Amino acid sequence: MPDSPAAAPVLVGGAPGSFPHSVLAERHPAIIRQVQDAFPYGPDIRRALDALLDNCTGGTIEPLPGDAPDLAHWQAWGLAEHTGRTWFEVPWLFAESYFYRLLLEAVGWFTPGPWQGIDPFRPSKLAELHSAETDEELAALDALDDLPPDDRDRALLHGSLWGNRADLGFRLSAEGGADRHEETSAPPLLADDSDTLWALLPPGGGASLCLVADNAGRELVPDLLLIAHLLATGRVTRAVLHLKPHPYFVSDATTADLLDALRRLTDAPGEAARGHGRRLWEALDDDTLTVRAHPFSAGPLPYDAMPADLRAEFARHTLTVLKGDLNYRRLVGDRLWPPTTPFADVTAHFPGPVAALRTLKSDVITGLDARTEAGLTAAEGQRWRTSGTHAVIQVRGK
Ligand SMILES: O=P(O)(O)OC[C@@]1(O)O[C@H](CO)[C@@H](O)[C@@H]1O
Repeated sequence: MPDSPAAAPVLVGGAPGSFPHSVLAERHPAIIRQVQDAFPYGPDIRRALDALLDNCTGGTIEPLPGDAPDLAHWQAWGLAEHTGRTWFEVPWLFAESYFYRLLLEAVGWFTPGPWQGIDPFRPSKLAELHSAETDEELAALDALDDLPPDDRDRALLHGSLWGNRADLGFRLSAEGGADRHEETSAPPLLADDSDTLWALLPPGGGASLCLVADNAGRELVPDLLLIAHLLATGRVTRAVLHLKPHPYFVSDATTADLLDALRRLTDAPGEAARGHGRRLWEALDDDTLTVRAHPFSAGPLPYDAMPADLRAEFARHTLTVLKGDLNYRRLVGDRLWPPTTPFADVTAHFPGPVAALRTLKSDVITGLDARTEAGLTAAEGQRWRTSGTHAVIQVRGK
């Protein structure tokens, strides 16, 4: 049984030359330096960041302070079991999540005082949100009004999908990969179950949608436009948007980022974007659109380990859409599956219909057909897995 779910190893960052290793050994130190350059923190925070810089490459996993507000969560998520091991020995997902948790500790995010609640990634998020590219994308929305309904649906779905390519952490070490279009024998979209997605959300069907967001800025804006469009066309009557409870993976969206994105929409160049912004504002006000920030959303475990309350919540929706690479990793278990492993098998644990809208930025992939995989590998070696130039729309409808 070559595609048996039990056969795939969990990703760990131990092998030099591997993508997970480069994230731990190169990307994390680069992120600390970026944060140090972004704020005039003063000596105490600067020292704490220097200590994390030393620890995250050469040290071992250390416990959280005894008064950390989320200590109980991290204990439940296996912190004690990993304490004392190197960052390169523990599951990659754990190492990355805990790195961001310790980064927030170092900059005083959780500590009562002047730096509490100051997002270390906010300057880069705002720069992206207010870029000329975002203006162009928002102005271009007006032209969608002239398209037939199916084409408009498709344009907004693809806007949300490809918005995932704009990921600030990824750009730090992607050799320009996220903005580069590679010529390969395979189309950019490697799997496309969008027919199943639309069938789950027929106009007038009273569907309830849960969208688990990924990045702020140029990803969250098209995610919001998709939600606004689905509400406006009656494909969805209620929507829930899951955000992160605190800054995470550099560009992941928090409630503060949602508010920035909404203001960007209501002040946008282009009538269509402004209209969507106003309607989203009203939908939040009257609870047609609800926002959630569950602690598990910034936790270090795959979704098959989600707590009962979150499981019950996802089960209530007609469809849950998970955005981005990290949510995909958490959905299918952060394992190195054979790429032809059926998506439906590895997502069978998820409570209810689930869709992944994801550009490929890590080694994890499932649900490809053998010809697609062979074509990609012949053209690019294994680069297609991490270059951010390919995407999937994968849906398990039942
Ligand atoms: O979830 P996102 O924003 O699409 O991607 C997150 C990401 O950039 O971070 C990880 C490396 O740190 C990779 O799994 C992935 O490429």
